[in-house]
Amino acid sequence: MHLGHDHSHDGPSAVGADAQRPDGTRRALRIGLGGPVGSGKTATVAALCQALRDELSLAVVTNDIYTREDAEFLLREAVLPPERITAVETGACPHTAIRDDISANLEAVEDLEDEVGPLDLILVESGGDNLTATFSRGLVDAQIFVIDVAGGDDIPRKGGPGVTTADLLVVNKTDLAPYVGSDLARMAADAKAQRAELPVVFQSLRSEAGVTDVAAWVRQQLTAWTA
Ligand SMILES: Nc1nc2c(ncn2[C@@H]2O[C@H](COP(=O)(O)OP(=O)(O)OP(=O)(O)O)[C@@H](O)[C@H]2O)c(=O)[nH]1
Repeated sequence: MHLGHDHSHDGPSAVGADAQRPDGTRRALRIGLGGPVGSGKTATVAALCQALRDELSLAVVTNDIYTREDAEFLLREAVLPPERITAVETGACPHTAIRDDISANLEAVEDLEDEVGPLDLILVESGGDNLTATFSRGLVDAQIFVIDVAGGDDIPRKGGPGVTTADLLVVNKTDLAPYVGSDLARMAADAKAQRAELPVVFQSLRSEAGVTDVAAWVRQQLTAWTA
């Protein structure tokens, strides 16, 4: 199914200028996933594709420093047909490609829409970076910041733009908390103090629930986008 391109009831200005493709139809919602190296960004993208691919038309852009490893993982896992997965090689500074010089990523999302579109959703995964990496609002409409319990349970307390301002904070690998001595209640309280009303999801991709809560959040964003 594809959402958001049936404009039979829409007036000519129903789609805002920044949400339009050149032909006037609504472009895909773009959601960025950022966070430290190894926190589970690719695993979350893979699980989201599996959860949403039967109900939405979606595609993925991955950013790796010198390789196409994340894209190759998604291709190997066959989470989407290959033409729906594009890799951007960022060189030394992955945060530059999602925040400052976003041209390669913009070209990738536009090419995907031209070649396999129309699309409802494009997930843009950043290369693993530090806690300060956030996406330009010129590239994505909403962003998810993925941290994990094994990276230290003081990360929410330390803050940083990803933890503090991302539209959704995901604390991943909760299954590892007992083994690494992470205090999930403290992480939740610290995240709440940094983020006020912004949402936080605790997840384990090793559990049965997996990516369910994040998928529900993505559906909410899409509903708002196509409203
Ligand atoms: N135990 C456990 N392992 C997980 C979970 N999610 C991801 N992993 C594992 O953590 C490792 C890193 O996950 P990735 O998804 O590659 O992490 P990433 O953030 O994309 O890593 P980079 O792209 O290198 O920054 C992999 O071995 C995953 O299988 C989880 O919820 N629990």
